[in-house]
Amino acid sequence: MTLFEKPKAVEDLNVVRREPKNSGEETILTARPEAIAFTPQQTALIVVDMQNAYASQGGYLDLAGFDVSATAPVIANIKVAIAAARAAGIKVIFFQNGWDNQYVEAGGAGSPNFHKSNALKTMRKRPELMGKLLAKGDWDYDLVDELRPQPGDIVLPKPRYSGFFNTQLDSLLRSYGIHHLVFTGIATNVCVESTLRDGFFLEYFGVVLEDATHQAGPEFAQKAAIYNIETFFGWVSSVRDFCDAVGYDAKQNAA
Ligand SMILES: C/C(=C/NC(N)=O)C(=O)O
Repeated sequence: MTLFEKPKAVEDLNVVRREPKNSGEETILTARPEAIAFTPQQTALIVVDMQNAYASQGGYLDLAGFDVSATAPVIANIKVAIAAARAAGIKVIFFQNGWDNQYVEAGGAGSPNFHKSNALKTMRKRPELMGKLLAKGDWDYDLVDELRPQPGDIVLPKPRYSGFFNTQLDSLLRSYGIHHLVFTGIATNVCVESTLRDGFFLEYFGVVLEDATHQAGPEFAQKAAIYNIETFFGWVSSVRDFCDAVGYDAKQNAA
């Protein structure tokens, strides 16, 4: 559709559709500011950094002074979204943020990451934690027990906030013909937003399931990230609406 063409049907008015359309069966996800049409085969569910570091007491965010007391319902909601995605044939991609246990991959003082990462700062203050926070092979780096990848899922390590930076994400998505990304994970205002924004610049349609995300920092950080995504970079929906869109009955499957 060109800028000057009118949508063909009234129901098209508030539904965003990527063009050219795909051949697969389309489903409509209720979202803000508009509903968005997608085909499961061209969609990935992205699970951002659901590691003990970000979601568990005693993990990096907790030790750095961020509140992680409300992450349990987020984990439960992500579990439902993953089950719904798998049942619908939507590719599930897990990210794990971190570095080798010598932190060579974190970059030295020539990298802003060295100066801004609260994990690295916390370890400089508490040297007994060196080799533990966000270090590959340690509990902190591991995905939480409740969210386990299954055969067919993709697990990608990432060394910076954006999942597109120095990872295989873009090439994998293109190889599968995927252009719609549904986001879950922690933290909404850091790695989720960074990845969704970079995806926008690479022409991916990003939707965040807000009840499957949690911020690092005060509640206003969650609100601001959601506002930014809804207003400038993508769409905002919920796990329930995602399940409805793909025809997944979360209650029946929980029983
Ligand atoms: C604060 C922080 C966020 N990471 C993320 N996964 O959003 C960090 O990694 O230091």
